[in-house]
Amino acid sequence: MYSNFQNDIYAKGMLGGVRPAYPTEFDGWHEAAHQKLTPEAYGYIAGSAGLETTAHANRAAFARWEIIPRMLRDTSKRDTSVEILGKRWDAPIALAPIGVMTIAHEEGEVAVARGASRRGVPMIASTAAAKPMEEIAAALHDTSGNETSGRGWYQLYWSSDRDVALSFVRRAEAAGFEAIVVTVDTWQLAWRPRDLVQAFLPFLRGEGVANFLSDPVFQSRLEKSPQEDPEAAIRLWGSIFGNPALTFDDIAWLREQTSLPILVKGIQHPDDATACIDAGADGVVVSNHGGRQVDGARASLDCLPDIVSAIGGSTILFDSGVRCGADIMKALALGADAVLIGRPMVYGLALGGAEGVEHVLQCLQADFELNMVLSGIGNVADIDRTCLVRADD
Ligand SMILES: Cc1cc2nc3c(=O)[nH]c(=O)nc-3n(C[C@H](O)[C@H](O)[C@H](O)COP(=O)(O)O)c2cc1C
Ligand SMILES: CCCCCCC(=O)C(=O)O
Repeated sequence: MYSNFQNDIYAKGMLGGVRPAYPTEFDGWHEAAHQKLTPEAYGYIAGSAGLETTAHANRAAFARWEIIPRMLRDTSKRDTSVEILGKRWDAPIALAPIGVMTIAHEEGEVAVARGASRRGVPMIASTAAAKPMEEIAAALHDTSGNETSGRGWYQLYWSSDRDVALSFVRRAEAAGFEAIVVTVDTWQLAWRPRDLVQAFLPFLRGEGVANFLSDPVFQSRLEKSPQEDPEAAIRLWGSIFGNPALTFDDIAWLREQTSLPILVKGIQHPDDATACIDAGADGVVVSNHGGRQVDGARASLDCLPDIVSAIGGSTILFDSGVRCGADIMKALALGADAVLIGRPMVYGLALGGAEGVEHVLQCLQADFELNMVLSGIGNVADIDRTCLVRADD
């Protein structure tokens, strides 16, 4: 039971005088991480596009839904597990793909993988990771110590050099990643004032390009190795990173190339969701990239119900604004199969590396379970639209 964590905290405090090493909710993680991070790293992580209207809308959308707890329902047996793409997850939670995590902690994605596998939470490793995907997979699957083997998916930023994109997919298959998540909303960075004012783009100093630099197809496009001529390698990265020409036909093409499940991340319109499924995708991630791309875009939670109506039965993951157990419950009630945790995890990483990630996940798991059972629901499968009312009704 995840909620034993609550008992542990109280017991350690009351019997041993020890308080938790880190805060236990989002604002605390955010504030403490702000103190630790450089101004550039903090701006990159916390910042969003434009006036950050969409980032705020993501949170406001959660506040427009309220849970009505029901009483006197037997919740003595509880089950937080869900089945996603034929695999059982202990909780409806995975880690969102996040790039360049060495700006938050020196061990970057390797620490994230360790923290995630200790909590049994699947991790989606980003193409823009600061560590090559093979290193992340090794950390995920490392069962030394008391860690269990973790579960990983690979997030693909689809290069305009299709052979490089395909090489990433082949490497992900070989490394043991279990699904491909194609992110389609960020083939170019949006107007991000917090980064612009600090002129901060970590990729230009070689952070977040490890998957490219270590790729044999990418290397074959260079006259000299990335070690011999790092500037040329970064220039090539800049010219082929994103692919504005992608269409649904490319998803259909990818379907023919790999037997791994494919999810498309960054979907906000029901017709796009339908087109992804028609092209052979197994599901979508409803997301506006945490408000980091189109400022003024609709809150991600508000996009969810129409997409569920359009492609219900396919796998639907959700992110953008998930901060606590109640948010997880609301997204599930509106039809998501599971949620992705983004910034809360990055702040945990900044606070304490693998231990900080583990702590944040443990808090979210316990908070979710408690919220669910105290609302009178013993099983995730029973979370549905009847748990919610609109705040303005
Ligand atoms: C610092 C940072 C880096 C990100 N890098 C990636 C990435 O490499 N690939 C990707 O698909 N999404 C990336 N995202 C978006 C997340 O996967 C996710 O959609 C977003 O964080 C959800 O919003 P939230 O963190 O506000 O909940 C990034 C987000 C942040 C904050
Ligand atoms: C040049 C684009 C790199 C983007 C990678 C990280 C990301 O997705 C983000 O939101 O930042």
